[in-house]
Order: sequence, then C-alpha cells, then structure tokens
Amino acid sequence: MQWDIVIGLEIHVQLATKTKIFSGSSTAFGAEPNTQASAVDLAMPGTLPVPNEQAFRYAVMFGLAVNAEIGRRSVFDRKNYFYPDLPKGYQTTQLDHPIVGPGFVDIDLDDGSSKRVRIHHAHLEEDAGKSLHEDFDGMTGIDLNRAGTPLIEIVTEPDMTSAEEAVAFAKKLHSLVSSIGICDGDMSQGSLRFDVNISLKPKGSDELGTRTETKNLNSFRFMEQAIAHEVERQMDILEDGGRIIQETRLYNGDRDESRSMRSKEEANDYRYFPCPDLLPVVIDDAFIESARDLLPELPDERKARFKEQYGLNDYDARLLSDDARIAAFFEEAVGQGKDAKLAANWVLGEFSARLNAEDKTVLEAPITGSQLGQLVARIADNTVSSSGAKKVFEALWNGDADNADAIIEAQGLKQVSDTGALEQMVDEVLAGMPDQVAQYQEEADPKKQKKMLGGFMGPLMKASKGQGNPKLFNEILVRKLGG
Ligand SMILES: Nc1ncnc2c1ncn2[C@@H]1O[C@H](COP(=O)(O)OP(=O)(O)OP(=O)(O)O)[C@@H](O)[C@H]1O
Ligand SMILES: [Mg+2]
Ligand SMILES: [Mg+2]
Repeated sequence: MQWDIVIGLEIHVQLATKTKIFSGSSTAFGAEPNTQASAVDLAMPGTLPVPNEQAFRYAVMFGLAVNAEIGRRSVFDRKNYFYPDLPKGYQTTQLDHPIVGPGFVDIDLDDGSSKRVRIHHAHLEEDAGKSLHEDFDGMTGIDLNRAGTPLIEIVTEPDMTSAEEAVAFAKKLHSLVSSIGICDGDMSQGSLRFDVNISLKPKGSDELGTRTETKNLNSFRFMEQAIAHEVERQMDILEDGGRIIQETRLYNGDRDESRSMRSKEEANDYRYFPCPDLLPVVIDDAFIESARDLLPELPDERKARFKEQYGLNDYDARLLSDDARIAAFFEEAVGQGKDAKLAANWVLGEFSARLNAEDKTVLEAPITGSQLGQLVARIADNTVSSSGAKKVFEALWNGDADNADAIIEAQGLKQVSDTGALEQMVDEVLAGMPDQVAQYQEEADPKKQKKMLGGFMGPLMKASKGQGNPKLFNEILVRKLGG
C-alpha cells in the first residue's frame, strides 16, 4: 500500500524579553536555580500578574511577519494540570482568542519549488519550570527560573507532506523569528521547541488519518529523524492491519527510539477557563503600526532584493538571505557590489565550508566580511589566481595578516598580468616546442585545438614561476598560435 504523510507543527518560541510575561523577574539564561522565580511567577496567594507590553509587541511583530490577522482583543485562559514544574497548577495561555490569527509562510524546497504553509494561529503563553534529573540520585530537582518566560506557540495547519518540508518550515521559522529579533534563536538553550503531529493516509485519500504528537524536539536533525522514525512506526502498524492510537510520544534522538507518554484516553482534562486575574487585552491600530515600524527587512524581502541588486540566482539568494548574520557578512564582502557573484561563491563555498568544518557560527569566524571582500576584489582584478586565493584565504583565516594584499605580497602570490612580460614568455615557450605548435596549427577541429592548449600551459606556468595570469596566457596563446 502507498501512503501520504501529513504533518502539522506546534512551535514554542521563547520571546527575547528581559523580564517575564507577568512579572519583573529576569529571563536571563543560566542563573543559579530558583534565583529568578518571584512570588508572581509561582502565583502565591495575594499576588497579581501584570502583562509585559514587550511580549505583546513581539507577538504582533511575528503576526505581521507571517501575513496574519492580529487578534484585536486577546484573552488569557488558565490551562489546568498538575506537574511538579508547574507550581501554579495551571498555565496561563490563550485558547479561543489568540493574539495572532491565520497567516502563512512560504518555504523553498531543494528541488527549487516553493510551498505555502498556513499558520492556524499563534498565541501568547508562559513557560513552565524545568525538572532536572541528571544531578540528582533518586530525586528530581526543580528549577523554576524558566517559569513565566514568555512564549508564543505557533500552530500550523497540517500542510506538510514530508520530513523535508517540515524541516524547511522549521528552519524558515527559525530564521524569521531570529531576523526580526523577537527570539535569540538559540536552539541549544531551548529557545525554539517543536512538537510534530504526524499521520498517514492512503495515497490520494481526502480523509486525514489519526495523528500522534511527538513533543519537544529541539534540533532540526532530531526533528528529521523523529519524523522518519514515526512514519515507519505508523506504516508498520497500518500494514499489519492495526490502527494508530492518538497519543503524545517522546523521541530519544541519541537512541533513535520513541515511547508513548500518554494516549488521548488518558489525556489531561485541562478545564480551561478565562483567567480571572487578567483583563482582555485590546490591541489598537497605533500599537500595530508601531510594531510594524520595528520590523527589519524580512528574509523573503531580502532574498528578492539580493536577486535584484546583485543579480544572484534564486538558490544563492536564498542561502545568503535566510540568516541575517550571513546576509550581513555577504553584504560586507560585496562592498560596492561589483563582484557580487564571486563574493557569493566565496561566502557559500570556501567560507561556509570552513565554518562547518570548525563548527563555528558566522559571528565566531576569524575573518570579517570586508577582509573576504578585499580578497574577492583581488581575484576579480586578476591580482591573484583562484589557487593563489585559496592560500590567501587560509592565511587570513589563520590570522597570519589582517588583509589580503599583505598576504599576496608576503607570499609572492601576485599574478603577472603585464601583457608585455607574458607575451615574451609565450614566445620563448612556443619557440621551444615547434612540433606541438605545428600539430596545433594542422588540427582542423577547434575542440581538439582547445585541448591542445593545455599542453602549453604547464611550461608557461613553470616559466612564470606559477605567477602568470592563466586567462591572459590563454588569450595570448590563441592569438599567437592562430596567426
Ligand atoms: N490528522 C492530522 N495529521 C497530522 N497533523 C494533524 C492532524 N490533525 C491536526 N494536525 C496538526 O496537529 C496540531 C494540533 O495542534 P493544537 O494545538 O490545535 O492541538 P493539541 O495538540 O491537541 O493541543 P496542545 O496544544 O495541548 O498540544 C496542528 O499543528 C495541526 O495542524
Ligand atoms: Mg498546541
Ligand atoms: Mg499539541
């Protein structure tokens, strides 16, 4: 039997506010456990929550960035459940009146096509605390520093049909929330967490199958693995004539295993009701417009600009525009914008490969965009050959000098582009190879002739101690041999 895969995502995005959503406690990461949880965060009797305006501003910025309607009147509800890291006994969240209504995000796929993923809504809520199992023997530690940290939960429609699409969407969302500055984007600190809802249906069928939800994936790689794992598990069950139980599952990426956390039958009854401590929040036009003013260029807009301004193709433009830091590095390297395609090749090629190999982010790179830009300019104006440029790059990266010109000078990598000198070398080399010259001139097939040119290049490069400009050598050769 052939199956269609159906995927919908719920994404928790930690908002980059300085303080919590309903109190003045700090949200800074890494403090001593339980030093940043106030009486309000723990809902001690007699305390009252005070909404953090910045959290609303960030949520509205997100809504605008995903083309969504903004909820003009959003209401907080209590979602009641019992868990050790939830001291209030309920999570303050939004159910029926979220701050962000329906919107969409367009994703680019590897085959060059693009696809629209609809956002069902996004709501504001507070995070819970954290249970710590590692440092405690026979006990669980509770750290409430995270309790009350503002989140938006983004819920998509079940529009994705493969792990590739789901990961592309997740990456796009990561790029979006980081670019607009509402989230620090640090996945290792849990700033973005993905819940993946997956079901299968017979190929072509209109009816959705029963879904499972795999919770709390915090890396793109685990997300991809968890989807592959769950699709296979469901397929095995369905092909054996079984049925899928709607349940929440946990995936262990280190072991590539998943287990059931709870089924729908044993699911919590959350007893949602409007929070009596918080009034509905009304968002007016002025607030929306001031949030819009804070939005920087969005990745999609940047991509369009890169194509237009620098003449890049769609693929390069996307790779360079998704991450604001890579985009900034590229634009620094491009300088006046003359050699954009070459700069793009170096940023996406040598530079990115080096970052990957050393597991570094752009910000940790030992060279700046303008340093790379100077090297690119020297390649473009023929001062250095492409093989010489690799040596210059290496030296820049290692900090041997802080600019390409100094390295080209110190390592004698300057190409000879003085035509007079090059012509003389060509004359001397050709004089020493009369048989090959005759052979070339007798050859009628231009393709074969072109190949034969290679035979002269070796001796020419040798004669110029590797510093002759190959392009110019080639031009001179063709001219002299042809005439
Ligand atoms: N048949 C299905 N197959 C795959 N995904 C589905 C299917 N039906 C719904 N979904 C997706 O499941 C998600 C449902 O999220 P939603 O927040 O509405 O409910 P929930 O998971 O029951 O609640 P909670 O927030 O408590 O986890 C959405 O992303 C939706 O697109
Ligand atoms: Mg949900
Ligand atoms: Mg869910």
